[in-house]
Amino acid sequence: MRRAVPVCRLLYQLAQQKEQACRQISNAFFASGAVPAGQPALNPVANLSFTKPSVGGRAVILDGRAVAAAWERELVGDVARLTELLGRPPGLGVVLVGSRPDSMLYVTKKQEACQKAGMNTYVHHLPDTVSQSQLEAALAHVCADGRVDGVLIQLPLPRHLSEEAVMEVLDPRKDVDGFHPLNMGRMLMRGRGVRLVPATPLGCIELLRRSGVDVQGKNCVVLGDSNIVGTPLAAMLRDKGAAAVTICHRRSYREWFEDQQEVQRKRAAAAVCLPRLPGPTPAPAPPPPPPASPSGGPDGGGGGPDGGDSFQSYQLPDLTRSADILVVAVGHPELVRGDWVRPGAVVIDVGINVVSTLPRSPPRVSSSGSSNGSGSSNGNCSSSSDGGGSSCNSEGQGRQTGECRGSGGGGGGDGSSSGSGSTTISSSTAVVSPDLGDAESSASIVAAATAAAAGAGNGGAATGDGDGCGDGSGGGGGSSGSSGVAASLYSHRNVVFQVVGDVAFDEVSRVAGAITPVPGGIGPMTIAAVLHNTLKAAKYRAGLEPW
Ligand SMILES: Nc1nc2c(c(=O)[nH]1)N[C@@H](CN(C=O)c1ccc(C(=O)N[C@@H](CCC(=O)O)C(=O)O)cc1)CN2
Repeated sequence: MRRAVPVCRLLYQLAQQKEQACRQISNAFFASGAVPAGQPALNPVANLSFTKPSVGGRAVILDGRAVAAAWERELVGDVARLTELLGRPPGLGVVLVGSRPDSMLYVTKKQEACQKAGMNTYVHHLPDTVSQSQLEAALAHVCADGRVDGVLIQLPLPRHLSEEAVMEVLDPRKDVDGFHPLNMGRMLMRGRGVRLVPATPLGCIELLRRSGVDVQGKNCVVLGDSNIVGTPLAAMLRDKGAAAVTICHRRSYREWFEDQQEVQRKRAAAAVCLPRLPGPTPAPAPPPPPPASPSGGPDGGGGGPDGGDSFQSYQLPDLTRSADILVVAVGHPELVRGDWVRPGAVVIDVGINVVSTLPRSPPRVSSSGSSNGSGSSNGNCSSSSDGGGSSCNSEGQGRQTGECRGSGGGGGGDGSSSGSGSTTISSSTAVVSPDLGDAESSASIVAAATAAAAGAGNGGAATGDGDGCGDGSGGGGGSSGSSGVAASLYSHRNVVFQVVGDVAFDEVSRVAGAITPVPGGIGPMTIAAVLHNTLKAAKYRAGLEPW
């Protein structure tokens, strides 16, 4: 195998030259705005001023589905060449523990994309009762499989398993998620030779690049400090030449998930004793509470009940408003509102949340009301008093029932948390559902929801067949705001659900210069990035690229 490498390399180089010529022709057919490396951007986003709202008051849509499809088509040539050289298709090994419907869906998406590109997948599905040592043995077995070039462990793992320990078992050369400490370390430290990097951040960077958004010299704010997205993405933006990258600690945004009256109290109290960033004057405040002891571990840990008092989380909208490029990966539906965003900014929404369209959604407080109590700074509307979501920009979606109120001044909504049926299913995925009774588990809702959303997103019927999740009907007549990119409304057992991001799309798309939709933004780019990384791993293995 080793002696064949120089011949392989020669053949590979020849094939690459041929491929380059083909690509020039085929690019003409890819009407997605995708830009191969080294070529100038075709997309109008390249002309964004980062200071003005987009022409006509609507953001340019960064169409992740189209760009990912073009990226995957580009990979087909590499797959064919590698198949010829290796004498077998490149292979992706996946370890899936348990039967979370969302994880199963994402694994299926990876399988389908691999198959479409001509790659093999080997899925090892383990029960959620598997022990740590059994999991590690299974992973070692997959890593040792000669047909497998890239390996990933679908996350999250059940609570009793250590993600950290299992990552150590990975062969770093096959680590297509870039989660092994060697790959992560090389990426986080300067000048250590980046190898395999996490798929979702890579998808974000590729979407920016292929859409013609230049990171160089920009002020970037990453809302979300996870190991999967926020932390690696911040390093990647730094390496792309961002002037500054701010990672917002989870305590700065988790407080915004909580009871809004309590948030108001803390924010007002904190405003008395802490300096503020430039911005509107805070409302008069009650006396400050006793100082809070620092809480939460080194990784954030979420903080204690009073952790927010000393954390200046009330300044979060000021921070996000400072961004030329804002990435949001927090796992909370529509946290970021129109007035959290600087006019003309590029907004990347990594969140995937399934919400009910019944009036049981969590209470919404626009930053105009809650961050400073002084009203809307840019004419956006505050939330409806029934807590039913965003307000003015309703375009036929039943959920957006609010009324337009010009003045904030008081927190909006009724301050109560809907609570019932709300389930967080991963760091960046949440389900907010009505109470459907005992018979309906949140997992089955997610299954129907995500399957239906996937079907809707592909412009057709839902794919919710054979998953034991009721009718799974979906796809019907939804819209993703104004994007026109992907439908996102679907129904399940007479309840209408919608997939939304961490960004209030309708509001923010009136302010931002460019925005990713959900669905149809970063999700598909993540899948394409896994394929890209698998081919990279195959090239390392074959000696076609230096490790
Ligand atoms: N080992 C890993 N686990 C997880 C990762 C990861 O990168 N590596 N990321 C997420 C899940 N994920 C990929 O694994 C993923 C999430 C969402 C999508 C996607 O295409 N979403 C669609 C819409 C939602 C849907 O159809 O359900 C979209 O945004 O258009 C792909 C991959 C956590 N785990």
